[in-house]
Parts: sequence; C-alpha cells; structure tokens
Amino acid sequence: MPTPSLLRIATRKSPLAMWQAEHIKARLEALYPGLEVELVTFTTQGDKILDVPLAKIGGKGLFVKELENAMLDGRADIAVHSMKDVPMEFPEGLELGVICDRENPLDAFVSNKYKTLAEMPEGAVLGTSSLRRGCQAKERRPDLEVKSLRGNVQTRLGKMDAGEYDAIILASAGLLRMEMDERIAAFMPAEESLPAGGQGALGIEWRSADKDIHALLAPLHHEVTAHCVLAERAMNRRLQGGCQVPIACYAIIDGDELWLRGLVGSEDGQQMLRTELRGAPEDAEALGIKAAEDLLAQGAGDILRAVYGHDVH
Ligand SMILES: NCc1[nH]cc(CCC(=O)O)c1CC(=O)O
Repeated sequence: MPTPSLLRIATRKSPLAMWQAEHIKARLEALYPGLEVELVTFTTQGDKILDVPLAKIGGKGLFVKELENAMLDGRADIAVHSMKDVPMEFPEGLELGVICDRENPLDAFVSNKYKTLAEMPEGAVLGTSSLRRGCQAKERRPDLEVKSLRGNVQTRLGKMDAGEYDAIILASAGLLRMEMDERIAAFMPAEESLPAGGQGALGIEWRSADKDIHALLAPLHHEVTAHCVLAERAMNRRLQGGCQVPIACYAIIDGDELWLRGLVGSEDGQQMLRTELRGAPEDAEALGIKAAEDLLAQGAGDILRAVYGHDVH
C-alpha cells in the first residue's frame, strides 16, 4: 500500500478531543510502523462560546468548521470527530467514510450525592444543556430544576463539584475514554435517556481526493457500528437535527436485525413522541428515514418548529 510518511490530525484542544486524536494516532502507528502521525490543534467556535446554550447559538458544526478548513487548506490531513457532533453534510472536497468501533453509547448519570435520577429529591438541580437529555429527564421528573451546563467534560464536572448542580448527565463514552469511570454513578438505560445519534462513535474525515489516506484508514472502519450510526444519522438528517435538538436515536444490532429507536420531545418533557423499528442492517439508511417519517406523522414537526423557528420540510 502506498503509505504517506507523515499524517497530520486536526483536533480541538479539549482533553476529550485530544484523547480521541491520540487514540487514532496510536492505532495508526501500531498498524504502520513507518508512519509518523502529528497532532495539529485548534480552538473552535464551540469551545469559545461557553455562556450560551448550544441550541441557541444555532450554527451547526460549531466544533468542526475550523478543522475542516485546515484540511481544505492542507494544514492537516484528517480530523477525528465524535460522530454525535458531526453535521449531516460535508463541505465539497471532504468525506467521512471511516467509523470506528463504538464505546459505550449510553448517557451517564453523574452525581456526588445520588445514584440515579429517581433518587433525586424534589426540586433538586440537574445540569445539562442538551434539550435531548433535558426533555427525557423532565418527562420522568417534572419536579426537577434542569439548569444549563456548558463547557468541556472537566469544566462540567468542576461546576457540579462546586455545588452548582446536584447531578449532571454526560456521555459515558467521554468519561470512560478519559478513565473517569468512577465518576459514573449509573449508566442510564436507553429507556430512561435515549442517546444522541452517533454518541460514543468516532469518525474520521479526510480530503476526498486522498485515496491513499482512505486506504490507510480503512482497517479502522467497523462495519456494525457504521450501520448503526448510518441509521441514526439518517433519522437525524430527515428531521434536520444535530445533537443540539430534542431528538434521540439509538440503533443496535440485535441478532441479525438492526433495532432503531427514535424520540422527539418538547423542551418541558410534556410531549414525547417515540418510534422503533427493526430491519436488515443493510437497509440502515431507509430504516432511519422511516423512523423520522413515523415521528413526523405523530406530530414531531410541531415540536421541532418551536425549536428551529422554521418548518421541517
Ligand atoms: N457534545 C459534546 C460531546 N461530544 C461527544 C461527547 C462524548 C463522547 C462521544 O459521544 O463520543 C461529548 C460530551 C458529552 O456529551 O458528555
């Protein structure tokens, strides 16, 4: 295989992003002993704007644009993304076709005081800026105060430790990757907090013209994860959602079937629409679109219009 001798990974500077880039660097160096892999770091808009809930900033791909520009300008060769944060559409000249084996995709309940959401006393403060996590928590516990929480994982944990929140919800994957397992009071079952599309999976983006780089990355691709994430993203795309919307979707392979669950909820948790379906993993994309159509038929368009400020076509 024609192997480039140097590969530059564009990455954000947050500890989790750095861990993910280092992880891919280590895997590539283990596969190709002659290859040198370098990290090129960036601070993105999403890292800079910390005082506004993400849903209100509105721009999709807040965490990826700088990285994509660096690849297009030739300052870097690939970018490693949490699939949850990757927009549906890629700029001309870039593609994302390698999806790696998934870490635990579930949300984590994190607290120094309580073991589960159910244990929290009336009126306790739950931290999350995710409309998806917030609406599902409020559905079960309308009495809780859900308070906005931004910043990288360490910042969020620090705010909870300082007493600003009684509990917070984070992705298990981030905590597990950074060896902060002891922070996880409980993995939240999918029935309690259906994850975001792509949560726990890493994807790699590169310049479409760089066929050598695609060949180099191909061994990191994990087909089962790719089918699941494809179904989830197809549902999100049909609903025009990213991870900053009250939309959850989660697929697993159950036996030889792909089992996709989807949810759209109103911010206050009063109106929760759910769907689930099963089918062949090869039909992942069609299953995702079907799930979205089911939710739209139940009235998801009205909920999403209130969040987006425009219709879902
Ligand atoms: N939105 C930020 C973000 N993007 C990816 C992860 C976690 C790792 C992953 O899902 O792969 C997180 C942190 C969180 O939601 O707690």
